[in-house]
Amino acid sequence: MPIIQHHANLIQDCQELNQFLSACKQTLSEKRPSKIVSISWEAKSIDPLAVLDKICHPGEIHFYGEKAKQGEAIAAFGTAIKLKISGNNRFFQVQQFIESCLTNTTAIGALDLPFSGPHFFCNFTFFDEDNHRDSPFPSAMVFLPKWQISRQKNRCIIISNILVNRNLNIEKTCENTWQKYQEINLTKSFKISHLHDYKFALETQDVTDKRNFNLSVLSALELIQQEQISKIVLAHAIDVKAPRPFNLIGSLNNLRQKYPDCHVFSLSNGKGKNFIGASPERLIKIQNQELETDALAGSAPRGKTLIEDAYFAEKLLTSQKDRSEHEIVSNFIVQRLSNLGLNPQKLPIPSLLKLSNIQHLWTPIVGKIPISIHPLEILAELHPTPAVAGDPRDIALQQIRRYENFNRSVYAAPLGWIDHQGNSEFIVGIRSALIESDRARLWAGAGIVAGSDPEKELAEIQLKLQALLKALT
Ligand SMILES: C=C(O[C@H]1C=CC=C(C(=O)O)[C@@H]1O)C(=O)O
Repeated sequence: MPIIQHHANLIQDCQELNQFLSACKQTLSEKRPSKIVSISWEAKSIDPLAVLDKICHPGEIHFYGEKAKQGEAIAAFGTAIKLKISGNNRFFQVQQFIESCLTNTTAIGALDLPFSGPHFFCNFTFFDEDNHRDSPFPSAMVFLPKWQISRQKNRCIIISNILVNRNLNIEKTCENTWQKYQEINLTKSFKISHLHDYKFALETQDVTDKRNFNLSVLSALELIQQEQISKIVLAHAIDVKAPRPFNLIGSLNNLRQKYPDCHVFSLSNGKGKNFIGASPERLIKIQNQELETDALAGSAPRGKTLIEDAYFAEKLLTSQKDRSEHEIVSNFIVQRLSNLGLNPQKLPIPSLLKLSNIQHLWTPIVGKIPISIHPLEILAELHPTPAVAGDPRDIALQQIRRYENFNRSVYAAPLGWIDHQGNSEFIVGIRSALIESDRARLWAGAGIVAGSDPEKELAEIQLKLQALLKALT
């Protein structure tokens, strides 16, 4: 990570902001025609979702992430600087962009708190190349937001990132920035807590005929029997129409309350399309050079009673089919991290991750990351894991393109952030929907291995889809 300039003093009013930005502007030169300034203020308790609701315009790009159980939430919107790219070098290009931005960044203010300092928000599509005409998101996008509001337990941070160049109107920028900072601070009084009711009937339609899904599973099972592949993850999509536009904030609020163990997310392309969901799958978390990643594969429903739940759990833990589906993922992750020279550690037996509607086999994998390895190098090595693609990966990817008659776009792809110190968190965008006004497309998938039953796989997918459908409002 490049070292960025730090200033500990805090900007306390509009005039101080003016002085600071003017001083920055004066340091610009032909060689360095622009500079990024990142100001972090500590704030009283704020709900970042309320800020997304009250302050962010629908026409702005945004990122929202929350893990309710850990008391963590982050909302980022507007763009100080951004990059959109395509092609299979996309992870490296994003890395280079972030590194070059950071060498040109001055961070000021409360920099020793969780989520302080500049954060870059990134999202990718599932496939390297996503050339569909109507693709809502490019193959890779990274942005440094104009505003970032985050909460960890009761500590909140407001961050303003400003691109300073020769054309910057300092007077106007300071006025706007200070006004917005105060507006954000005022959202302290807004609390979104009640569950939004699901009051209207939705029309739903399968994107792939259920019969065709069954045929694809049977065909995939033949490939498995011929030993061309050992696993493939096949997705199913449904299109939904509501009698009125979906309520983004209400839906996110429902998701965070119903799935406090999941990573609830929203990503807006700034053109009316929002990708939202509640994903149980964390691809990487890096904090102080400690890496945590999850192997998650193998599923069973939750029981209606404690006894039934324990029965499903036991059946899942001892199922040969689910254990091998899971092991393909955990072995892949360990292998890929070892390729990078890391020494990943995992327990020999998976445990259970119990969500409100479903339970999964789960193996956390941890390791120490040397400073020389960038989070995006790890991401490039891991994505897509066999939890969302298959094994061997290249053949599985070819077959997914052949079997699925829809674009995966950002479904099952990484989205997350990287900060100025190399800390990072990326999740996998599963159990997700792309929403535009009164329409939504929902995706969910299931891993197919030897012993899979097409009916059961479809039932598992329906369970995953229903969870999201019921949260939409
Ligand atoms: C691909 C999905 O789930 C994956 C993650 C966990 C468990 C899975 C399974 O048991 O099939 C899938 O591999 C999805 O929900 O869309």
